[in-house]
Amino acid sequence: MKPDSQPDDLFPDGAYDMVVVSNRLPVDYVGGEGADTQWKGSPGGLVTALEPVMRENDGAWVGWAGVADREFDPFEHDGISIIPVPLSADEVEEYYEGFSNDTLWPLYHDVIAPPRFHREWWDAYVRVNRRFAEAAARAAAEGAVVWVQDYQLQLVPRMLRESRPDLVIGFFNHIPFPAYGIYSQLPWRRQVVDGLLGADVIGFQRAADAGNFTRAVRRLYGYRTRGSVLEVPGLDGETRHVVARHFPISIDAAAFERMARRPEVQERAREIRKSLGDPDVVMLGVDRLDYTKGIRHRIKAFGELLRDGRLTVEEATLVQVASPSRERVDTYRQLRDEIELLVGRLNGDHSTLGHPAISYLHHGYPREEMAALYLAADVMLVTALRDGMNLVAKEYVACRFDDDGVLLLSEFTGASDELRQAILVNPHDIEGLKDAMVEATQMPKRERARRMRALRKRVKDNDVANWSATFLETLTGVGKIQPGVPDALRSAVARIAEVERLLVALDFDGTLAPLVDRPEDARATERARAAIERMSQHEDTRVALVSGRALDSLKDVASPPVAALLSGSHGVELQLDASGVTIDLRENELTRLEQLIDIVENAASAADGAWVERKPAGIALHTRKLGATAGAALQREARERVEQVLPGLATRTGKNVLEFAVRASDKGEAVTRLRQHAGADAVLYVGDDVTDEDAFATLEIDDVGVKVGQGKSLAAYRLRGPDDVAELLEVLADARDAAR
Ligand SMILES: O=P(O)(O)OC[C@H]1O[C@H](O[C@H]2O[C@H](CO)[C@@H](O)[C@H](O)[C@H]2O)[C@H](O)[C@@H](O)[C@@H]1O
Ligand SMILES: O=c1ccn([C@@H]2O[C@H](COP(=O)(O)OP(=O)(O)O)[C@@H](O)[C@H]2O)c(=O)[nH]1
Repeated sequence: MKPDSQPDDLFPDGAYDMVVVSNRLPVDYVGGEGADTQWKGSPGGLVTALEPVMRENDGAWVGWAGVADREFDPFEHDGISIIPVPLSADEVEEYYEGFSNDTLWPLYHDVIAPPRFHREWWDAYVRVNRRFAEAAARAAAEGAVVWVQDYQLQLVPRMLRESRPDLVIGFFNHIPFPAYGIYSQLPWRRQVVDGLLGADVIGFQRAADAGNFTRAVRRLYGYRTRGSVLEVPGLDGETRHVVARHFPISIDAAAFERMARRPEVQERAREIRKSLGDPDVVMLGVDRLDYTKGIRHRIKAFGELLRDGRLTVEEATLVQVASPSRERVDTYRQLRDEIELLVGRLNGDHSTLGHPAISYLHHGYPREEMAALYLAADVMLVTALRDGMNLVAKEYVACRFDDDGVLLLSEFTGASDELRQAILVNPHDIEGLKDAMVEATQMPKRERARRMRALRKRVKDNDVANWSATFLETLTGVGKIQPGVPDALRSAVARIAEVERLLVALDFDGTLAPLVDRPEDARATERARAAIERMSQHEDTRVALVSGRALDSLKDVASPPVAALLSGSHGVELQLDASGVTIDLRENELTRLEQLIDIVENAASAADGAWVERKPAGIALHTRKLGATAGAALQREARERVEQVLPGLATRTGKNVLEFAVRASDKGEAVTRLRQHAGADAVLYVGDDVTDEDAFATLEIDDVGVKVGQGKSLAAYRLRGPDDVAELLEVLADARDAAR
């Protein structure tokens, strides 16, 4: 929501339903005063990724304007409300250059450079984080979503939760999260983890980063973790469920392609090649001048190829854009000197007139120029030693609408998890890197096109809109669900199809079978049944039906294959191989069950259309036919009556159903037991109801959870309904057959 009246009221407090908080604003202050104030786009991938998201969301962006000792009023930039946070010169030195970029940055990038630990830097970090948290809290409306970005602001989620418990808080870490052995060097390791745990959802670039964070939480706080769910004690004594998982960031792929297709950009690409002496092969590197990017390794490898005569400057030239970054931090200054020395030497040794070995450009360029450079480059070199994602790799691919060009990509980038058809390299292995560079220059056109098509599909399928939608859906539970089986889910299914032993655990109603008024009429779709039959024929794939229904009722409606494992009554009843079903209620449980049935049947008899379902350890009151208001009233009435006679009994609410049980269990316990029994290496769980959330919570990093329909969920993927679930099961059955 954005106000629109008097200039003074243009950015009132408490007005925004969506607030993004990041160290960088999308624009940096350049100079000028008042109406003449000059701004320019700020560097780095975070801004590239978030700008399109913010333009769509009509929210406020809270951040620093990139200059010390200046205060700016909120303003509007390119359709985005900007709320600047001021930093003093000391704070820039201690919080930004110091703690953020000389402590956390090298530590989180696997100590490629030594991190420096200074207590006064930490104090500044705490102080500045508080200022950002206060600015965000001021801007946010009641119940707003606040999305905090990156390592500079890790304490903000906790600070916000304490001052504004009404907010929904997300955090996304754009850089890697290191293994505990490295992270534990941080003197303030407990405070930082606690700061992050103030969020409801903590996003990382790679599954490995989320795993490292989860292990740090266990080591430092001993909190219980179940897959991507961390159980964190709340202020009120209740347990909060915090989700920590990967959401690989991306770019606005269509916008990059549109730019690359513009005639003037293509003309500029031709000009660039001409100005380089029209060599056969243009190689390109584009990076902030940062020691994590492996620029030295790349130049060294290229220099050795020229020295050894495997390449000549007439054949191949390297363009290296090294955009200025963090220039007052010592490590960055030294890096610049080293690179410039290296480039100077190499050019002196190898360049000829009209044929430069390396064109080194220490500037930041606008996006159009980047697109032209990408089009001009036959080979894109991304040789980072460690990189959260690396958007340059994705931008290169997005611009190559001609299906040409070769991407050479370090396996230490987040992008390498997705861009598998690149030539993947270990940049520390200089010989391997040299061979890969030669391979790239000699790759036949057909092979280039084949790889580029696959890469482009991947980048288009997971673009930045998809990234933010997936993150925000996990945070709020609301969003548009694509028809069919989305590509990201297909890839996840292809991955789990490769494991030796697989458990496919499926809820029944609303997942395999469309929801119906009379529960006894529910039937799984034909396609789902067929896919389940196919998978059940192989001993390495166990299919389990996990239902809230009593087991007998489940068997009646599902007619499961003989080999299927069954769980009924939310895990109270389990039918495993060759064993009957035992629940053996104790004497006092039986007495309570009789009382319970009496009360609930009594309450239901007063309402036309209400229906009760007896279960071995409880009873379910179905109110679907009553409509929302009458249904809720009856459920309230039944709950009160039960509470009077049998206080503290386990209850569970589902879609139009209220259940009471004399023995508590849940679908999460069922999945844990089924996983053990099946000896599964991975689990696929699909479910539509709130009670399926207990199952999603037990999923581990290599498992796949699919939520059917809308609603807040811990599952990483979504489908619209049973028809799409059937398609998913067919895809899995095919992939499993292929893997076998
Ligand atoms: O703001 P700066 O200090 O000038 O640094 C620029 C940005 O660098 C980092 O970018 C990261 O985010 C990218 C997008 O997720 C990702 O592709 C890349 O691998 C990361 O290094 C940093 O994380 C940002 O906070 C900085 O603004
Ligand atoms: O001269 C330049 C150099 C880089 N970039 C952009 O800066 C971002 C770099 O993001 P990446 O994720 O590759 O690395 P980061 O700098 O964030 O670590 C990309 O969007 C580039 O297009 C740019 O606009 N001009």
